[in-house]
Amino acid sequence: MTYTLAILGCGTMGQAVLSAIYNAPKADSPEKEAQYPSKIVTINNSASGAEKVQKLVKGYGSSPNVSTVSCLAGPQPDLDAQVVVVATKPYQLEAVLKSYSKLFEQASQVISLAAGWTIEQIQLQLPKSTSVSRVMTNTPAKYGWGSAVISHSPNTNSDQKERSQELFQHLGMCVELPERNMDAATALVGSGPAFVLLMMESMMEGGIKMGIPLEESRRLAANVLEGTSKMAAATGAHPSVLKHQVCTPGGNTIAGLCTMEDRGVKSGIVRGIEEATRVAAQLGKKK
Ligand SMILES: NC(=O)C1=CN([C@@H]2O[C@H](COP(=O)(O)OP(=O)(O)OC[C@H]3O[C@@H](n4cnc5c(N)ncnc54)[C@H](OP(=O)(O)O)[C@@H]3O)[C@@H](O)[C@H]2O)C=CC1
Ligand SMILES: O=C(O)[C@@H]1CCC=N1
Repeated sequence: MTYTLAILGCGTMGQAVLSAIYNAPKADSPEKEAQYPSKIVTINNSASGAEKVQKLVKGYGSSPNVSTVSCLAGPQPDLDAQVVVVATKPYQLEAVLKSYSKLFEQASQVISLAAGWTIEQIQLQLPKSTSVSRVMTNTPAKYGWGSAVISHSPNTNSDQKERSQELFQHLGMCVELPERNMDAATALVGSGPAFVLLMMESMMEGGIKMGIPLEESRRLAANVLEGTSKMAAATGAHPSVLKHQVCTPGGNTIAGLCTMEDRGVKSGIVRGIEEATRVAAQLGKKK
């Protein structure tokens, strides 16, 4: 037995965390093994929500590191969870911190996925010794292709930091940044898939506009994005270097790029991330 981890709010993102931890490969040393919970308890608001999670876990088969998963629906269960991951919507967080106060009081580490809620705001509702971490991730994490940014309260010890890194890397990748970057991470990482999907949809519609059938346009647009991002990752090159490899002097690519620049595509994306950052900072204030 290692410890119990509770996932309070097991919807889209809570399920991504559950899947990442439950399906992580077998820990290769006793030290790593100790970082995985032997028991996970998920808590939903509704019985139907808990049933969905139960079905999901059944579909996974057995876990390399986790012995048991219990899927519950509120009210507050009586369990001694060392780590609580809270993944309700930001506007639900205040009520949840109050109604599950015993669960939070017993935990030594609370990890919040909520956009806009600062570490300090959460710590004010908890015992002083509890460490609080914030994670910002995204929907591709449901499939292990996510990105995550993590920040910790000053009282988080190195074991807690290492454990979080070990668990959350399985979302896809996990990078530690200071909390001041969290609202920007909410825009870049959290909202990022929606921005990329807008690009994908636009490219697909460009193909359709120029006569390529819908399904082929969809598959080709998706593959161009996937292939390009894999190439950028494999080479580690700056995007502008790879972009210029596509541009034949006097050719059609530079012509298309100039038209996009005339329409403000790049500044539209930069300004979109700026605006999403501004709104993210407000989410913890809307209670
Ligand atoms: N969706 C996204 O792309 C991203 C979301 N986030 C953040 O992740 C967090 C979760 O978002 P998301 O997963 O989309 O939200 P969902 O609505 O999918 O999930 C919220 C979950 O919270 C549960 N819940 C609500 N109230 C209670 C309660 N009183 N007791 C127990 N469980 C409760 C709900 O249960 P039930 O199922 O029974 O209704 C639901 O499963 C948010 O704070 C958001 O800011 C961050 C990055 C990306
Ligand atoms: O738009 C939202 O509020 C959430 C936070 C990040 C992604 N989706």
